[in-house]
Amino acid sequence: KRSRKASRVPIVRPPTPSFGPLTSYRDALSFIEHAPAMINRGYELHPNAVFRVARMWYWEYVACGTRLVKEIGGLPENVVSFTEGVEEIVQSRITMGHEVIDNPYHLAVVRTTLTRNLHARFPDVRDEIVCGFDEIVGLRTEWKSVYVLPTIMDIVARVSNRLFVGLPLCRNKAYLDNNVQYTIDVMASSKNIGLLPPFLRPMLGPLITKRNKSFDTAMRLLGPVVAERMRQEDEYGPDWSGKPNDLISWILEIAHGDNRTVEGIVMRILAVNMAAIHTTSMAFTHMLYSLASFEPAKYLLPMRAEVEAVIADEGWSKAALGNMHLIDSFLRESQRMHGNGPVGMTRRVVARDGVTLSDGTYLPHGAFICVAAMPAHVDDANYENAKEFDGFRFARERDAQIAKEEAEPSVEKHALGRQMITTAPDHLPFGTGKHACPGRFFAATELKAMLAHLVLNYDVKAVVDGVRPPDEVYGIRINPNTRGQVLLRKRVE
Ligand code: HEM
Repeated sequence: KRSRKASRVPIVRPPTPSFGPLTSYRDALSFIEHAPAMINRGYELHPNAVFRVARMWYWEYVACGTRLVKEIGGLPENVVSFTEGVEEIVQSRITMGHEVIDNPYHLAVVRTTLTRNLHARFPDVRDEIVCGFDEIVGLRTEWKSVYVLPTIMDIVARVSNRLFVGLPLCRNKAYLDNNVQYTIDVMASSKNIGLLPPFLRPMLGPLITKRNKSFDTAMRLLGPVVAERMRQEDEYGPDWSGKPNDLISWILEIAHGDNRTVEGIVMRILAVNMAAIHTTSMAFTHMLYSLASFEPAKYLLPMRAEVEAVIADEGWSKAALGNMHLIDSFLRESQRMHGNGPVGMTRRVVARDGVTLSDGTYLPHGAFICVAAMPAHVDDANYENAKEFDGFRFARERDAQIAKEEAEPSVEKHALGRQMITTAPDHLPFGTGKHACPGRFFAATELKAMLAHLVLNYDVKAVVDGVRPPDEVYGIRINPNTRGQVLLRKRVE
């Protein structure tokens, strides 16, 4: 009876003829190429409902519309599991290790301590951005063509690790390369492991991933630093003077008993690197391709003027970033137009009896449910001229709201409602609800400080005027072009 109820959910198929009993397998292969178009079609046909698409080994249910997105974001872990959803997408137990996934005590640090320390650690983050750009991009007055993604990954790895492990390790090339390579390997190997039937994954998956090699390198380079910190704590107590204010110390504060091992802590720092480097680098790369494709007068010069004015008034600080509305808006708009992919917030139904959503849709135990993210981002019902890139739309909205709130004190206060870190059912680059990205406060600080530094110090243009290197699509993953370039030079005026 339950399976009959689940099969009432409409199917969206690719534009290929059916293939008898093998249709769903063939559709699943087509999905790899046509995912964005199929999700868009499903959203058009079922804007406030659930539809499903065939994946290689299961049906993927896709929820559309504000009400259902909110509902899914709020469902508890014992009904729909975030962890099991991530497991399917990045094959995390194989690519990252089951210890990290089944005992993720380090997440509490990302949710609280890391974010709380962003003000205090901002000068270091800023210092690393300046050194990182100087050393990796350079400051020459003639145009230089730069491969964007690898360059930005190197800078993001370095800046993130200034906060995670501090100097001098955050500038150690072998350590940084290992983190970047690990991030790339997790994404690449999970793609291949996901094509295997689930019963073969535990057997063949470990042969595909290079996790052990990355872990051994991390143990060699980071292990001694963690061991020395543990020794210092044992000798001088938990609050020894001179204790670095970084991720190693924050994790040690909560790692007790069996969790307090060098291996366990190194593995978790590697996992946080993985969550931070890939996503942040993708976001900056997308943004830079867009910035380069417009005339400087449209976006670059107004943002430069804003940064100059704010810095002249307040100097460089996290609070000053809060007053850079154009910078914030441009990044948010870039994430809206070039988010993580057509769908997001993948969860697996773990409630034994399945779950029935508020619209009556029944999802059986074991089903995968996600939300149509990109179609919501470009829906005219949610945004004016939604399909157009309008870099300053959120700054205009925010400034109008601030003016309104100042003029009428009784007006509901939501001027911050459209800033970069704010999630919404129509803005899902960081997800929304219970599992909304806890690293987004750091990511936003890092991205805004990097963009402010870039527009202040560099001129930017596309290799071919007005042209953005095309995105790379593989199923539900949309990445910025991995071989794309832009031209950079030291600013001339
Ligand atoms: C632009 C950069 C980033 C983007 C676009 C991004 C995006 C996301 C998304 C979409 C999710 C899942 C949300 C859901 O399914 O509901 C997530 C979760 C997560 N992110 Fe991020 N992220 C970014 C940066 C970071 C950084 C810098 C860190 C760490 C410092 C981080 C740590 C995490 C963690 C630990 C989770 C899992 C949360 C949980 O278990 O509840 N992210 N992120």
